[in-house]
Parts: sequence; structure tokens; C-alpha cells
Amino acid sequence: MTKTIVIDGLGLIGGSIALAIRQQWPEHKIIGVDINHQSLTYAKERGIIDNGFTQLQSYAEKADIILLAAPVSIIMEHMEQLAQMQLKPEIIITDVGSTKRQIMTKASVFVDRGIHFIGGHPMAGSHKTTITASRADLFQSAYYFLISDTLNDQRAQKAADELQALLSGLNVKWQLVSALQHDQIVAQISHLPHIIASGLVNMAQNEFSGSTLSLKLAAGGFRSITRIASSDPDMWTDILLSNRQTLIDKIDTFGDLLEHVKEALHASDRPAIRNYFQRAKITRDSINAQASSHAPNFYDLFVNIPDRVGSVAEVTRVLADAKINLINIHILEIREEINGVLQLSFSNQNDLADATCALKQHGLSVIRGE
Ligand SMILES: NC(=O)C1=CN([C@@H]2O[C@H](COP(=O)(O)OP(=O)(O)OC[C@H]3O[C@@H](n4cnc5c(N)ncnc54)[C@H](O)[C@@H]3O)[C@@H](O)[C@H]2O)C=CC1
Ligand SMILES: O=C(O)C(=O)Cc1ccc(O)cc1
Repeated sequence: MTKTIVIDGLGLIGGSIALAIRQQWPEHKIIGVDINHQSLTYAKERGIIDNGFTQLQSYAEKADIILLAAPVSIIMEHMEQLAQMQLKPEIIITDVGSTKRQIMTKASVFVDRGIHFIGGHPMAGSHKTTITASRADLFQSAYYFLISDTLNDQRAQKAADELQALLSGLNVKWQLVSALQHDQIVAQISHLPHIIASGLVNMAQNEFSGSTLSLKLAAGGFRSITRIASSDPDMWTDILLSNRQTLIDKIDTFGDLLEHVKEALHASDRPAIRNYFQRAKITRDSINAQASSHAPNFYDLFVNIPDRVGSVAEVTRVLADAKINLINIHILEIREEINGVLQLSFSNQNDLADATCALKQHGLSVIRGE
């Protein structure tokens, strides 16, 4: 059955979800809502949406599904507005906001009216924003949180099944958690890291100001750990303010950890310092191992590529010549004058083995994947 889907906030995430729905369900009508006219024009010209509006009121009452994908504070404002409208009785409203406790508390505005609200959060994205950065495959193999708080009866479960079917083209791994669990998890693995990344950049900037040294000297490590400091400041202000207490606690704990390293340095305590790095190494190495064991549909290898024009094309040509189907390619790192690393994903073990062989025969250095 043809559905009308309203996507409110047509940026990186709203745009990427629109693209994925469009690809899988071309018969559905997709309406974009954004205060930014340019985003609407961009999406309409490329056929990502059928029509665009600057006001949610313009189309919400005709919607079968509304996906709220603006910054967190706007999502909550728009939930209030939606609760005042004459919506279709079986409408499903969902969101993609990076925090969930405040949003799920706000969802009480829908309960009396019997409207389904399903909290969601795809755990993939980028430091880049706006629809121009959106991609249909942005969420491929990523986790997508669904919030259990409102999934408490059969009708709600049916609505969640419908939402999951609509978004099945995203190829995500669904993860059911409570809003409380969600905000604690993301505070640790997403919000605190953003605070630290921006802190490192601000500190380096302070240290280098007034000196002839500059941040251009920063090596790969600094660049990798601070990539997310390029994220949108308004979006991250909303995120921090909607997960305040959890983050205050996390900052305290992180402060204790730094204090521990400082004490070890004061005491020249070599075993304590080594232990700090060793524990982290074991855990960090195991993330890669877990990631590959949880993604049985993807077979990855990593290739060293020289920093010269055409080296990525060379890799893809070798694979095309060998008639090997590549399902994803990701540039992990390219540093000036040094090798970069390409991550190549295949759909099965045979393609992975054939690709390893073809690339090695071509003289390329394959890091992992046999
Ligand atoms: N960037 C990321 O990697 C991820 C972001 N999220 C969440 O997704 C949401 C959207 O983030 P992005 O797409 O990255 O941001 P974005 O900045 O690319 O897109 C947000 C869009 O919302 C629009 N907008 C702002 N105020 C509006 C209003 N009053 N009415 C309608 N549209 C309005 C903006 O014009 C923009 O096009 C946020 O809630 C964020 O926390 C979730 C997962 C990943
Ligand atoms: O760019 C990155 O690595 C991110 O961390 C993207 C991201 C940003 C916000 C989220 O709520 C989830 C993922």
C-alpha cells in the first residue's frame, strides 16, 4: 500500500533515510520539511522527495508516518505541535534524535490520544551535515536503537514492526533498549568522546597561539581522534544539554582517570603507565574482532595504497578486471606523502579470497582479510 511519509529535518540523517526509502519503496510518497529552502530544492531536484514544505503543519495531517530528524530541541518542539494536530488515527511518529530520555518523556503528549511514538536513533552518521552529505548506504551494518519505553503492547509492537519493515533497506542491526540505558550508553561512546575531541583541539589551538608552531604538524593520531570535532556545534549543544547529568558524571569519571595517569607520572610508575595503555589496547583490539564477528554478511579486507593520483581507481580496476563484485569501499586514512588504507567489503568468502589474490598479484599490500 502506498504510504505518505513526512521527513521533518532534511539534513544528513533525514536525507539519507529518505534516499534509502526511495530506493526500496519507490511507490511511497516522501514529503520533506525543512526551514532551509536550499535543502528542499536540492532534494526535490534529485527526486529524493516528492514535495517540500517549510512548515510541519503543511502536510502532517496527511501523513501515515512522520520521521522527526531535526536537532533534538526542534524534535521536542515539533512533538508538542503534532500533539495539537488532527493526525491520522494509525499514524506512526518516530525520531532519530541522539538522546532519548527527554524525548521519551515528551512522548507522553501522544499517549492520551493513542498515537504511536517510537523513539529511534541510528548509530551512524558523520561530522558532515546537510542533505548534500546524505547517502542511501550511510547506515549499512550500523546499530539502530529502538526505545522500549513505548513498545509495551501488541499495537505498539505492530507499529514498530511496520517501521522496521519500512526502514529494512537501511540494513541496520536493530537494538532494543530503554531510554535510560540508551542515554548512558551514548554518553560513554559518543557524547563524552565529542567533548574530549573538541577539548583536545581547543587546547592545541591555545598552546600554539602566539607560537610559530601550528596544528598542521598534527600527525594521524591527533587527526583521527579529533575528526568529530568538526561536527555541527548547534547539534552538539542540543545533545549535551539533553543528556546533562549523565555527562556531568562521565566527565567526573574521566577526570579521575586522567588524575590516575598524572599520579603515575609524578611517581614515574612505569607499570601503572604501561597498564593504562595495555588495558586500552586489549579492549580496543577486541572491538574490531567483535565487529567482524557480528557482521557475517560482510567480508572485509584492508589494502595499503600509495598517496598518488589514481591509486583508488587502480584497486577498483583490478577487482573489475577479475569480475569481483565489491559492495562497499571506504577510505580509512590518506595522509599526505604516506600510504593510505582502503577498506573493501565483499558479500561472501569466495569474493574476499579472490580479491585478496588479485590485489596481491597486482603487487598491492593486503593487510587483512584472508
Ligand atoms: N549527524 C549524525 O551523525 C547523527 C545525528 N543524529 C541526530 O539526527 C538529527 C539530525 O542530525 P543531522 O541530520 O546530522 O543534522 P543536519 O544539520 O544535517 O540536519 C538537520 C536539518 O534540520 C533542519 N532544521 C533545523 N531546524 C528546523 C525546523 N525548525 N524545522 C524543520 N527543519 C529544521 C536543518 O535545516 C537541517 O537541514 C539530530 O537530532 C541528531 O542529533 C543521529 C544520528 C547520527
Ligand atoms: O561521525 C561520527 O563518527 C559520529 O559519531 C556520528 C554520530 C553522531 C551523532 C550520533 O548520535 C551518532 C553518530
